[in-house]
Amino acid sequence: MDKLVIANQGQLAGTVEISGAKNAALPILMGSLLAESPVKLSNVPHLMDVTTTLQLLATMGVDIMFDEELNIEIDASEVSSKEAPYDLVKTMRASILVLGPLLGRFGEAKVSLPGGCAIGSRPVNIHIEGMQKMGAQIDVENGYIIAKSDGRLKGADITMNPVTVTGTENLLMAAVLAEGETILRNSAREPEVTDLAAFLVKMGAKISGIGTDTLIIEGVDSLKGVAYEVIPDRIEAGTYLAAAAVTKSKLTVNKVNPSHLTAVLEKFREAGADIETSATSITLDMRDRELQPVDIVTDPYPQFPTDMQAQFLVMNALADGESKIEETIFENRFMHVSELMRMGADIRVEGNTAYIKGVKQLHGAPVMATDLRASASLILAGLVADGETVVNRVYHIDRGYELIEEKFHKVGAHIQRLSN
Ligand SMILES: CC(=O)N[C@H]1[C@@H](OP(=O)(O)OP(=O)(O)OC[C@H]2O[C@@H](n3ccc(=O)[nH]c3=O)[C@H](O)[C@@H]2O)O[C@H](CO)[C@@H](O)[C@@H]1O
Ligand SMILES: C=C(OP(=O)(O)O)C(=O)O
Repeated sequence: MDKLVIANQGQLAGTVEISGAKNAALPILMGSLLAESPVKLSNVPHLMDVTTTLQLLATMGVDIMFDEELNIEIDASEVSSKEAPYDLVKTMRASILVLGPLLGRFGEAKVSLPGGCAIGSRPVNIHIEGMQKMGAQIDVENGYIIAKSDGRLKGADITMNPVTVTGTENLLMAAVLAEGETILRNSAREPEVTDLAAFLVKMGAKISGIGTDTLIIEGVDSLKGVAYEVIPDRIEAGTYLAAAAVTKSKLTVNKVNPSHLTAVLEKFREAGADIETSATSITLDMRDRELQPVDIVTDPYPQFPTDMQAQFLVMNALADGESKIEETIFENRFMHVSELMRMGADIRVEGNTAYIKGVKQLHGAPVMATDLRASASLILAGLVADGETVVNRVYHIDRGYELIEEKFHKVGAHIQRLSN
């Protein structure tokens, strides 16, 4: 399994081009199953999770083509299998997002239950209960969700609790072809949910309340293929800005939508960074400044995202003072803490809160990546630790960060991949 070796190269400088958002591309790729003619997608990041999704679509008989700019054309006019097998689902939880489109368009789906994961139990009960409310019969047999409906799904009034991103996306995709009106209350408002909704509307879906917590969907008979560009990855952008913060550098992230990062930019400012934005870029300047500790509570959008928690934890580990980070979304998302402590961080976790005392210096060590953002946080720590940091199990990083070594290299950080 690959490892990343990170050496402290001092300050970073320059511009990082941000890729398309993983968490928007995945539901949009799955949403292509709803279209009766080909969909053309641009700004899809080249990531392991995207490869897995394309493999999943291919096993269903969907035709997939790439043009010279690596835009993806997906033709789901013929779908031969309505099954998502365990071998593909186990590597990526977002595979559950085929359930809504398959059930909505074909009235049947067999999808492996996603397995356990390093950040919490992550049940899918809200996805299942919502579809049952729309008239689907759902059984769980031998680890598979087996869903059927007699004819079209029926519109329903559904309240999701707690707020769920993929739950909202799955039910939205089930509802667009259902008979009558569906109301999705307490919907997630993440930009990635909004991007999926905009894609579905372009395909002919009737959705109102986009961007709010109440989505109202009037089912239509069919959807057509369209060309669509995926939004930029706000979490990738935030991760590079955090790299600039910990290395006390000035860095620009380009091809981003700063409005998607409002809560995060506020916390960067509180941490002492100077932030400037244009319509499509953000520059963070931390040169000659001391990192200040910032208290954080993760919450659904538009509040501070759980996917930026691990990166801010590293900033706090190096800040001048004490702070606390409360994780309210996932019950087990502090796996990076023990690894950071092995690098010299002073952190205590009690329940869902991490109490952090800033230290002057972290020390390089062999560490283990346990999930995607935990891996990112270990790389950030490695950029400022003395000596060499070796991050093991980097496949998590490849699920979510496109060309991470190249992008860091361009701004002056040396990250070497070792394959064994
Ligand atoms: C592919 C993708 O977009 N992944 C993102 C998505 O994950 P994902 O969509 O899996 O996360 P959810 O928003 O569903 O999870 C939020 C909370 O709801 C709970 N829950 C969820 C569904 C359900 O049926 N029952 C239930 O209890 C979860 O256990 C969790 O505690 O949103 C998370 C929260 O912003 C992000 O960290 C992930 O990066
Ligand atoms: C948790 C994440 O992804 P996933 O939901 O795909 O595991 C993430 O992107 O940080």
